[in-house]
Amino acid sequence: MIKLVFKYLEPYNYLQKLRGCSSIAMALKNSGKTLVFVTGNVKKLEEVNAILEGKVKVEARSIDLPEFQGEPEFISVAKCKEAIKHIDGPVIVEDTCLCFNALGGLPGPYIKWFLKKLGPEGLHRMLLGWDDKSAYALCTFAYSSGDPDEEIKVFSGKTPGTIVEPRGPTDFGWDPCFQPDGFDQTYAEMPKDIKNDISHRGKALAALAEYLLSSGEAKKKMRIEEPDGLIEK
Ligand SMILES: O=P(O)(O)OP(=O)(O)OP(=O)(O)OC[C@H]1O[C@@H](n2cnc3c(O)ncnc32)[C@H](O)[C@@H]1O
Ligand SMILES: [Mg+2]
Repeated sequence: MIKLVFKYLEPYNYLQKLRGCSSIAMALKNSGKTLVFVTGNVKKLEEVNAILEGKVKVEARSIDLPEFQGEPEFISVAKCKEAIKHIDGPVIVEDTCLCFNALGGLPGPYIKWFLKKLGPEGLHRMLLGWDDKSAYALCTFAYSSGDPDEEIKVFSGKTPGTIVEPRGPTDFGWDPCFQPDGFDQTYAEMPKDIKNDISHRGKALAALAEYLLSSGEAKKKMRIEEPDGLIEK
């Protein structure tokens, strides 16, 4: 059974939440296991490394996982089940959606194909006939301890915003046409550390890091540093 851990955290709290997570790195190091992030997307990897830097050491494996269809949690779990066939030990994968409210949440998980065919300019044009330009970015991580019999955990982060005429560098996906609420810059225009602080990905990773620190199940798998010293399980 899949347990959904769904966290929407308030802006600016994410890096705060991650502070003190260096014991995760310690736990993974001591367990002899490295957390492997399976993705074919180097820009995702850059952000994951920047967000978790100094807290969790992530090893990347570039495997082109199948693009599943369905709801975000289903897709991430399906990706994770595929990933653990290739990796021995703890694994994370993630799937990213860009959802237009006027379109009932589409393109959602199909954003990769819409982006490929239309580019950020075309995504903006999709909403020209609609008054409602609001959207949200949704990132869903799935974590497996590596044991196929254990349940896969899901951690989500959501950032609301508006679809705008593209502005800023075009090196990462739909960043130029997504302006998060409360900012006058698009994801592409803002400094990376600000994006990572408020982003769908930053929020989902904060929830994942919190789980790794607090979960009894994760602790069973690893040695976690406690106030009274290292506890070996
Ligand atoms: O191997 P995986 O991890 O699946 O990498 P992917 O590139 O296939 O990624 P997805 O299946 O999650 O598809 C999401 C699409 O959205 C893009 N994307 C993901 N995160 C983004 C972000 O933070 N900003 C802009 N574009 C993003 C990404 O480049 C894809 O085109
Ligand atoms: Mg993909």
